[in-house]
Amino acid sequence: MQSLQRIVLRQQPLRHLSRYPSNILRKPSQLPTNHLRLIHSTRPGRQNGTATEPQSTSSNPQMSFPCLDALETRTSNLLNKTTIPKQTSGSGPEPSYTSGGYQTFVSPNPLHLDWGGTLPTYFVAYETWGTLNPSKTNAILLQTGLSASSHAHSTPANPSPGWWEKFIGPGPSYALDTDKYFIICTNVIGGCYGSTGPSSPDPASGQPYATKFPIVTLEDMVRAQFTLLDHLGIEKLAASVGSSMGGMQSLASGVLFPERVGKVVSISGCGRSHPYSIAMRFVQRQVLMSDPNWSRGHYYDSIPPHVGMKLAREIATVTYRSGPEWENRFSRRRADASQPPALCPDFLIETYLDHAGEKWCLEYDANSLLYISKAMDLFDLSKGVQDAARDRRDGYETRRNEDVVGGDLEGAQCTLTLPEQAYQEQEDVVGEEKSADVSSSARQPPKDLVAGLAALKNHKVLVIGVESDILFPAWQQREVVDALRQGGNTNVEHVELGEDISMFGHDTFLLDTENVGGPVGRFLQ
Ligand SMILES: N[C@@H](CCO)C(=O)O
Repeated sequence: MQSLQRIVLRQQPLRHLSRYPSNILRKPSQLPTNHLRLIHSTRPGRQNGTATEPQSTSSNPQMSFPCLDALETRTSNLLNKTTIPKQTSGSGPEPSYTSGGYQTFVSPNPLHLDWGGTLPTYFVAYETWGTLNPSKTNAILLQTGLSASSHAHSTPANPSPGWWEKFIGPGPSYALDTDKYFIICTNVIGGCYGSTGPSSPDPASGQPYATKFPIVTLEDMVRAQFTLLDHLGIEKLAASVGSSMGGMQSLASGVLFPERVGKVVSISGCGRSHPYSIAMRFVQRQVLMSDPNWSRGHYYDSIPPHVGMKLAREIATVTYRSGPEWENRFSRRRADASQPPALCPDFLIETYLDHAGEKWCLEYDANSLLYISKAMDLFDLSKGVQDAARDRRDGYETRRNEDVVGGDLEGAQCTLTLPEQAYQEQEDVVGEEKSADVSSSARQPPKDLVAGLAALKNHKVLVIGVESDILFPAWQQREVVDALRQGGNTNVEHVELGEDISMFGHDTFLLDTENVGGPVGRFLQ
């Protein structure tokens, strides 16, 4: 091995070595290992048959990267429009998200959005289960998490199991009893399962909106859902029910339309997004937007950013589950312990994340992910935020009424630029913390949130949280409960599932029919 190193070093052009002091050059075998690698491996090389690094020039064999080969193969298949097999097999308890067989409400009126954008017309894809009673008083609006379509349960039109298949059915043993209730589930505005979103054609051009789609908020999504209710002749819901982003929408439904909502169920949701969850979604978006195939959102005629989507989903999956679950499920086991370690997926947990990314990367529209994820970040039911949104909306409406040509667009255009000075490290981090909202660290709801949720003062509200949830931690549901109670609501039920009950983290709401579905069913009976 020593002699091989010397031979190889002598073969390098001198300019590669000139950065090293001459005493090191005289003793090449004593170069630090990483320096040797720098010299030896001038090209990374591939081992998938096309560009294999000759092993004779290396002290050690070139690592292989089947995970990268697979991505490259998929890119080339997409380029050649070769059919790509769908990855639908289960990788664990999370249900698959499917779409199809939905009904569509087409609004003839525009939807004016919170941040000034406009959808001149819009579609809301929806599915229903159960029967609407003659007085139309038994409807439940079921609101979804980020990834889900309107397909919460199988239907004759789409017999595939829905994302809440086991929670919906006839009789009081189900969370949503279809003997009693008429359940409606929609795909959100901004989504990619039939409702208007970035992949939908912009009526102005006939081309997909792409990133000319305006910023949407969860409140905008809720407004669109309520226009569907208008269309169905439903004046008042028996209940709004939702989990995760749906749990946020469920609260927003009651806050925006207190007279039109009976009971409110919010599972693993929150009253305002907190910085950690914003951070985790920001990182996913950054990874996705860094995929060159994202092309600033204009990829619909080209290759979708499947690599960025895959990585974003892997990060998201880390936030959806929990360490304790994975400790039990995978521990430190490797996929094939007889093989030497690899830089591609190797530990079972890595193969699981890889599979989660694979399943999703071509299933969901990348721009929908960006817009919906951002809408979640923007969510804050604090009174000040609601008032500011209302003022902005009034301003936009005034401009529309004044018939300012392009008034909407001007308001909706993002002129945000990076600050001239990058974020400055603070020496006094503790001081910085103090100057922020101390009430959250003291786990007291901010007064502004108490005021913002006051619209729900007289509603029966069920809030469910899960201790192992790192994305919407249990303190966020406690915050909602405390804010409602401090606002005078005496009809708030709170259920918190400890780690002894569920270790499935945020995704518990998709899985635990007994401990999530049970309380929901009893609350609605
Ligand atoms: N796994 C869920 C969690 C977020 O709601 C989803 O992807 O929608």
